[in-house]
Amino acid sequence: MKFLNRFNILLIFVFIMCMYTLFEFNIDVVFHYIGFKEFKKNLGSLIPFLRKSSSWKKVCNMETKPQRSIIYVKVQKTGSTTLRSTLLIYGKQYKLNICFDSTNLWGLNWPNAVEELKLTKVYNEKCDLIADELIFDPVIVEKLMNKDAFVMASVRHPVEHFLSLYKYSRIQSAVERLILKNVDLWESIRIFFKHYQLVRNIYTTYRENEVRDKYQIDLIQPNLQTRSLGIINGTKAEIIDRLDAFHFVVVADKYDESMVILREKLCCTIQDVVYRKQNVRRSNEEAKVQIPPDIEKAILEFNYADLIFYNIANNRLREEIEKHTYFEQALGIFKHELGLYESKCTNDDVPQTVKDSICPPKEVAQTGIFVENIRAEQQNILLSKLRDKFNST
Ligand SMILES: Nc1ncnc2c1ncn2[C@@H]1O[C@H](COP(=O)(O)OS(=O)(=O)O)[C@@H](OP(=O)(O)O)[C@H]1O
Repeated sequence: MKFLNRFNILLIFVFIMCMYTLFEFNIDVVFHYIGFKEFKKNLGSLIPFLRKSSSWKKVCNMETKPQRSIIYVKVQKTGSTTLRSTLLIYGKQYKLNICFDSTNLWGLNWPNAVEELKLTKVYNEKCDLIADELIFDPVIVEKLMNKDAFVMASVRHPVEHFLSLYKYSRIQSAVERLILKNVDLWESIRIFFKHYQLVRNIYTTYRENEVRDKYQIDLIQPNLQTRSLGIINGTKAEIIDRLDAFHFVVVADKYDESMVILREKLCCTIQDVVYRKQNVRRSNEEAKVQIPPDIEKAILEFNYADLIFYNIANNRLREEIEKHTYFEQALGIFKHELGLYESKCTNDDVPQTVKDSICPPKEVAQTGIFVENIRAEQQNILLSKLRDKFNST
């Protein structure tokens, strides 16, 4: 007991204080991410040096309430099905007023301008969440969204984006319909760029029973990503100007990194932004295949405005990551949570009803059904709201 004299106790106390000062942030991060905010608050009132640290505020301003009004401009082929599912689960969880675009052209709504009358909403009531394929116009934020809406979009490298879209839109089979013979992927892309208008016209030769292909003509346009943002000329100045209307742009090839930053911007929990990768069509082997340089060049020229947009959004994300003092830790914790979420979605002990409401299916054929179920639920809510309004007038 000689060891526990007053001096040694003081030394131990100073040592603990130093350790806390050194690892202060990590403790905060851990408490926040594992959802022990309340526990920490109570502990903080008992132990003064565990009070909310200022360093935490730099990462997520805890004085700010979680964001409950979001508009996501769903940009085709940028991981947008995955992101939309995450946002819809978030919307359901916090009972947000979700407004869906009710025009459903075989899931190919792009490039329709958003119209109030085509949204599932009560006249004169604002939306808390829109996450559909729409051409963005800042006016709709003012007009349709509840106040202080968080405006976001997603972007993908133009080459990856083009190849994903090319496969989805079955342009290769349109090319083959034109030239009356089968060619490989790269040759078909060369013919596509050389005879762009003829290939577009091929879509008008599809008959009604092939209608899904007919609508795909609208996807075969240059700069699809910037067009979704409502960018017309695609100059750098115009892109920067439009990007100023956005609070955040998710970069598909840095999806996890984007989710870490997004979580902090929305000030929500990590469980609110975990995801299951959906709508994957290209296999890993296909993704690793070397793209012929002439094709890469042609794709980038075809999508020059999208390349500018991608570079700016990517740089902005990089800057956010760089100014984040504890990014690696936050990313590690996020990935850990992703694993927990995935095992919950695949665990036989978790009731199917729970899985159906929080786990979007990974299979391409099932991805639409998940959204349709949420849409149907929201339509029922809307219907009863409309009837209540009718009965009260
Ligand atoms: N989390 C995440 N991170 C990165 N990439 C992802 C993610 N989720 C989906 N994907 C890839 O995005 C492609 C599908 O995009 P969308 O869902 O936007 O397509 S769609 O417009 O709704 O049809 C599709 O690309 P391809 O497989 O190359 O076609 C998916 O693999």
